[in-house]
Amino acid sequence: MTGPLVVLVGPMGVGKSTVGELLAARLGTTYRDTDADVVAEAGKPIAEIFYDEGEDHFRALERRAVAAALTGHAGVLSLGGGAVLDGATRELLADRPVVYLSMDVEEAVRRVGLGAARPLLAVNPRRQWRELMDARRHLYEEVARTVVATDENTPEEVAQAIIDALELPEGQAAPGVESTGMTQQSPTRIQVAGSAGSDPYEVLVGHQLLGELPQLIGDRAKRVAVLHPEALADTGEAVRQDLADQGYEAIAIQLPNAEEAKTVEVAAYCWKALGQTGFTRTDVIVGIGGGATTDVAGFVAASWLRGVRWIAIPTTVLGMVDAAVGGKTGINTAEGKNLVGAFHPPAGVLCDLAALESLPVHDYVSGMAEIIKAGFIADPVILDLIEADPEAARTPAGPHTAELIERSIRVKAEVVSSDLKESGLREILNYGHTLGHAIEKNERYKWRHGAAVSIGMVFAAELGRLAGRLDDATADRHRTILESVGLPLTYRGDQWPKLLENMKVDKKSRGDLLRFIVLDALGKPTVLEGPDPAVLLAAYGEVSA
Ligand SMILES: NC(=O)c1ccc[n+]([C@@H]2O[C@H](COP(=O)([O-])OP(=O)(O)OC[C@H]3O[C@@H](n4cnc5c(N)ncnc54)[C@H](O)[C@@H]3O)[C@@H](O)[C@H]2O)c1
Ligand SMILES: O=C(O)C(=O)C[C@@H](O)[C@H](O)[C@H](O)COP(=O)(O)O
Repeated sequence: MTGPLVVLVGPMGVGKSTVGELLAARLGTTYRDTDADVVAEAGKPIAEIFYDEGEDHFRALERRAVAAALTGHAGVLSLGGGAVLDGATRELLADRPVVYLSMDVEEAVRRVGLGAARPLLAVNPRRQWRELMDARRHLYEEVARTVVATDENTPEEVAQAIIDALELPEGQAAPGVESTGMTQQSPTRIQVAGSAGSDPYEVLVGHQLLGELPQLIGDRAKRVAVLHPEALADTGEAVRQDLADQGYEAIAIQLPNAEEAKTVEVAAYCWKALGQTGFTRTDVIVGIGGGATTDVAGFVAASWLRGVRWIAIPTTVLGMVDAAVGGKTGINTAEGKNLVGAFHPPAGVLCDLAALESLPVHDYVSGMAEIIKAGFIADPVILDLIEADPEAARTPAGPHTAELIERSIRVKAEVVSSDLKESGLREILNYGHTLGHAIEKNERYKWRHGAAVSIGMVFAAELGRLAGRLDDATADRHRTILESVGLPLTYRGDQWPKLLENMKVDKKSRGDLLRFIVLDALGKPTVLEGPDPAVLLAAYGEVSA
């Protein structure tokens, strides 16, 4: 029978790709992964396939990918963690050189860590892992010719064990292929300096960062409150359970999703929960979720006992690149967006990129607006990276995801490091937000923030152009790039009087003076004060539908 020399099965995080690539190099052959084949065929990440079409559809795609690889691939093949759940896929594996890579519970929890993309492990990872393996172990064993335990072994040792067990002939090592090791790459650490009397802190970007949490919480805390949105109930509970396992008195407080969390009623509910738990000044709040959640978590932390420490674990693009960094916390009121709040920086920010895999595409794209904002105001390389492949930039699987996120965080970190309280420079981060927030209020906070900011940036670009500051090419570039990732460019023409009224309570306004951030050129933001009402109207005409 022709086909792969080795087929690797086993749970998520066991190291199938690390071992598979290493093994392929040792055998002088190539490595293939059916998850990657499925993603390539569907044109979207696995989490989105599950979300849009359901698990049955995913398993059917996976079965086809396995069948194709078993006949068309002669090297090392690895299958997704759940492939063996499908009976027809198991039948395809009969008489194949299948190796089951196993690991024990503690190792699994350590390696897999926090991943909203791995919802099966979200609630109490240890217990869930045990249940998951109880359900799957016999299926792995049913298809496997041999079992190789990975727990105590390096990838090299695991590869050697497979070579020995299957008596595989070692070939010419493929040039340039080296083991990446089983351990995850260390996270990128971006420093935010202390400013206006606040402490410095770090923003970590990477994978499996939950292990950093206890150190950030510190040993002075007795109680920890984990604030999470309804959509991340499992993840919030998993974090709470992990903290409880480590001896903290940990409570979870579930908030509504999105902007519905940013109300005084929700803040009051949190204060009540903290009061009833006996939360003191040494205790710590953890906000895990999108920007709406971290805005509320930070605000509750700023207001409880006039300020307790808090840690942000952003799980959206927008949260990572913007909301969780910089210490602007707050809630909305009927009169306007973020009108009540405080500057209260977190003690640390953990951006676990795995969380983005479960983010619906429209929320992912909303975050692109703030990334593009960072590109226009400070780092044009961001724009180049997106323009090179806008479609890929819309997904966490894109080749530049981590770089786009890190570059945007660096822009924000640099600004807030020197002007926490927005006494000058920080206003540039508000590019596109004057009209954006007015639209959000007009839509009763039902719109996604990034969508409103997108229109706001096109408006600001037109304002800059009409004020004789911005060149045509840069102004036009706003439309092209925002549209290319799927963000809106226009809003209802008849709404101008209401929007103008809404903009008067923008935090950059001074008395009756409206102030806007515009560009003098790419990467050169500036303040435009009190523009002529006719110019404002003309700029709005350019974004009117
Ligand atoms: N403080 C700041 O400096 C700052 C900066 C920018 C934006 N913001 C604020 O951030 C908010 C927007 O944040 P956002 O875009 O993150 O939206 P969001 O917080 O409303 O989240 C969007 C939706 O995704 C869900 N969600 C979050 N993470 C998920 C995940 N990993 N998988 C699946 N679903 C997930 C949420 O529950 C919500 O329903 C606005 O209120 C905006 O004003 C604040
Ligand atoms: O951090 C800042 O400063 C910003 O302006 C970032 C904005 O992207 C963000 O939406 C912020 O919440 C807006 O603040 P606001 O003061 O205009 O409410």
